[in-house]
Amino acid sequence: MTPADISRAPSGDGCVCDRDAGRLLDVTAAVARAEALCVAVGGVETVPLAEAAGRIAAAAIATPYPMPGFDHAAMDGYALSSHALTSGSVAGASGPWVLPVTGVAAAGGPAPAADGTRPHAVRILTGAALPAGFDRVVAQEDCTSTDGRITLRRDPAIGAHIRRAGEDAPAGTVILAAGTRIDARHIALLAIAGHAAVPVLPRLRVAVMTLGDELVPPGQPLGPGRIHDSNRPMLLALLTGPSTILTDLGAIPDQAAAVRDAIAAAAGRFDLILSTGGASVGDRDHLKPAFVAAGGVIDSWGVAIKPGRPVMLGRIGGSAFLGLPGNPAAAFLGHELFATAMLRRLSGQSGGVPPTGHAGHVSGTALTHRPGRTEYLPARPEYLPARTGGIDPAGRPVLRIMGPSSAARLMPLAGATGFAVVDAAAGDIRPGDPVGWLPFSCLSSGLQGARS
Ligand SMILES: Nc1nc2c(c(=O)[nH]1)N[C@H]1C(S)=C(S)[C@@H](COP(=O)(O)OP(=O)(O)OC[C@H]3O[C@@H](n4cnc5c(N)ncnc54)[C@H](O)[C@@H]3O)O[C@H]1N2
Ligand code: MOO
Repeated sequence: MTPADISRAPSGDGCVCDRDAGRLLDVTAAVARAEALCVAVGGVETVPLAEAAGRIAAAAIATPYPMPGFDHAAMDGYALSSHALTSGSVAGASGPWVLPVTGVAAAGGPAPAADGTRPHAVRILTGAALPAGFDRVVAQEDCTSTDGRITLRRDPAIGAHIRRAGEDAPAGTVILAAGTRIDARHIALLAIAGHAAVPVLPRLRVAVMTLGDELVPPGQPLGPGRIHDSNRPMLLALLTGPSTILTDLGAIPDQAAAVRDAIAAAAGRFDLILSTGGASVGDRDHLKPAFVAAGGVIDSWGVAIKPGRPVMLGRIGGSAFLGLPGNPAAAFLGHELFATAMLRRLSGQSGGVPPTGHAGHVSGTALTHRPGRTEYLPARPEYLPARTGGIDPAGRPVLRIMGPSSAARLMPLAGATGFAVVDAAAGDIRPGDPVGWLPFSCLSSGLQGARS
């Protein structure tokens, strides 16, 4: 912890209120610091193509073939040659042309040879290699066929309905860049280029613990003042994916030594350790001192966001550490903003959605907002121009806010598809005022499938 960080952190018994927001990290700076704690993991594994979805390409991969590999028909019809259409024996200069059909070219089959001695056509089916000597295809809908002959009235131009070898990519083209999160589109590309296996980065080792005496696993009876632990299942669900190996470190009681020991036992065994709860300033909030007692170095504490202010970033024994608040909606948001960015960095990716959200959306709901912390509100965009209120007069998508901001409420979150982001400096929001938009699809689901 640097002197600047210490001055930003609250004193042990102080209350970090909105009036203290100037001492909290700005969210963009906090994401940058979270990323800076993470070093891309090294190493390469080779996995079968069928197991590559969701993994990160460890090297660039090229196609050994031109794609497609040969000229072929794009339509069911007839292959023709210039020679046939210019021959005086079957046609006038402007048609109609009547040509005998002398063979069939089907996908996967041998191509019939052109008969250079007389004008003719060849029956050709979509995907079939264009027989040598033919240079255009007429779709069967554009000609008539009777008694082994076709009649066509218009000359299909040279190259009509032919897909040329290499028009998608010449041989040697890189079809998968190193660092790409592989999804179904890349799998298709790799498959068509003949790659049966892919070099990928090793999976990230991620561990989750929750802190709190009140926590009881779902399925077990609750005592007085107890609650079911929702954060651990939530985080484990958010983190489940092909590129992670997850470890559930359980719920740790609110005792300084227990928290210290749990953190010390995890240190260095994982690329990223997440905790929730105990991150604030109460008597039973042991995270910060326990983390230091376990040998951790706190990078920063406290982010100017609502919900989710008590966020601790640090490193311990080679592991990056993210301490999130206990309130479930705050923990969810903290995961989406910070854990997602850290995992991207650990897997060698860059970019990602800016934490302030996409511009161009407006609120459909009036909100009271005290200038101070940036506020993240569960919201739903409306893209229904046929209905009143879907798009504002300026054509901007309207976000319907699902409920009042709360660090503890899960119901608004469950009905949302992203966060509307009210800028820290904004006062009350009226319908039509601009707000940022952070769709869930750009956050942790970006880790499940999207390209960096
Ligand atoms: N005097 C002050 N009190 C609080 C401050 C403050 O600045 N001064 N900050 C508040 C803010 S903001 C937040 S957020 C919370 C977060 O504090 P903690 O990270 O220490 O979280 P806990 O106190 O352990 O729990 C908060 C809340 O969430 C429930 N919880 C905790 N873990 C789970 C879980 N795994 N599953 C479901 N629910 C959980 C817990 O029972 C509490 O209700 O502190 C404020 N206080
Ligand atoms: O910052 Mo906290 O608002 O309750 O998550």
